[in-house]
Amino acid sequence: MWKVSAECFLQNADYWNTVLVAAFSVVLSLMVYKAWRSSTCKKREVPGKLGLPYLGETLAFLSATNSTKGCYAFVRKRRQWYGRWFKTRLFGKIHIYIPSPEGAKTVLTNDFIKFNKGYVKSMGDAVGKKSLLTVPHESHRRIRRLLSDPFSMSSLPKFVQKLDMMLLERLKSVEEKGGSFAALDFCMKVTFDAMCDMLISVTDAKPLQDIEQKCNDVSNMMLSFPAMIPGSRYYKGMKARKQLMQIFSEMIARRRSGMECHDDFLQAMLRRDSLPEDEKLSDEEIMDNLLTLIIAGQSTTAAAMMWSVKFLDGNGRAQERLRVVKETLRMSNVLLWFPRVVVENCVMEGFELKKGWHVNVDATHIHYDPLFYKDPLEFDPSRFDEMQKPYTFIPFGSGVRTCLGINMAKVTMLAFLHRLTCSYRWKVDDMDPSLEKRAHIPRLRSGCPITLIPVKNVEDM
Ligand code: HEM
Repeated sequence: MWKVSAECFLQNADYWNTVLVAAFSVVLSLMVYKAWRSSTCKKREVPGKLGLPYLGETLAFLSATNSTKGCYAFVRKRRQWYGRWFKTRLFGKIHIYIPSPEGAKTVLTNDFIKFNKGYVKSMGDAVGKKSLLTVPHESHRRIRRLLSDPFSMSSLPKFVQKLDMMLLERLKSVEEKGGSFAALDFCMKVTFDAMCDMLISVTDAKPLQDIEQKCNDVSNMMLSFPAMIPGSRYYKGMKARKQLMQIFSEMIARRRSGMECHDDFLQAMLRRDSLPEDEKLSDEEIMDNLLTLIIAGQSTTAAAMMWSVKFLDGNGRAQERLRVVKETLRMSNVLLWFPRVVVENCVMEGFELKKGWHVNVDATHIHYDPLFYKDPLEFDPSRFDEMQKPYTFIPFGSGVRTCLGINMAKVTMLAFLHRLTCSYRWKVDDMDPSLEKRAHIPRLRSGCPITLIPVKNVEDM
């Protein structure tokens, strides 16, 4: 019997071999599949801590914002804890910080499609419902097209000429007063005055000061709690906004009545009055975007100018000013990250992003990534001798929302550096690296005080 069975088994050995191999393969495949699934599942969840409902890690974020290290310290710390990708919860919303050029490309090339601009309520209230920053896709396309012309390269020479005169006179004037001043204040005033001249032809000191004060109040409400509590930053900002709208509205009325006519941005917009609807801007659109341009343009450009003074640190011999400007923009990260909201669930670099989450294209991380910039903490303008890889240099964003003032900002910085480095050397009087508290644009708390030394004196030494 046993013999028969053994014979039978031997006869069917091939069959059993096949069964065993098949069973082994199935088990192995199952194990591999399980391992793959668990690895991809783990990979698909963005690491990080969401903290308490609504509050999340808001207090830690605010504490970083209120310190002299600046709000990016919050991001930096979490990267140390969780790696390049991490999630957090701020003011009730889940935020992801996108660390890679590929991620930046995915977000910025899908603006209005898979991602919408993310902004807090106080910021939207500050710039208004018809601002380029807040309008939906269709209006954005039309408004951007109509606003673009005065910011094109061909329209800039007139702006540069006036700016250059202003820089020459004002640098001379501080030189005569001893040469010491805060670079930040100087740059804030020059950019504001030059922009108001170009946009609305306001050049007299008193109205300029009045408009500037009101614009500052509006800027300060951007990251405040949106409740009309008398005395609060939000309340002050909303009041200032209303007064500014009144000032702009009176300006428009005077121009329409023929009492005034200027060769500026506002006049260019009003010249479209008789054109069809989609070829012109409504008064509300003009006024909200005037305010947007002043706010989006002044503190960004002035901060970048201040950082160029700091980074150059008296080295007036910088011949290649364009590379200096680029390296300053890489290192200063005037806009630390670009916020968007996910429109539909998607997967990015293996990580699942859910509808409604906030994704922040982290330009700062990309600009300091040693993979793309060797010794990223070094100020080295010559690194721009080489071509940058796509989406590794994005100080002005990219895609349909690329900075409207990109050329204006660059020429302003170039004109400033030109005037400063041609005629002066300087020394930075306070080396404290502390940043301004509660600021969304990184700026030195000291304002970067400097003392100018005219080149002729340097040569006499
Ligand atoms: C160094 C100076 C500047 C820097 C670094 C800068 C940076 C940026 C960045 C990164 C964006 C895109 C943000 C995003 O994608 O979410 C942006 C948008 C914008 N910028 Fe600038 N900017 C500067 C100066 C200016 C100036 C001088 C103006 C105009 C006077 C201006 C007007 C705007 C406007 C209107 C937008 C919104 C564009 C849109 O949504 O279509 N910026 N800027």
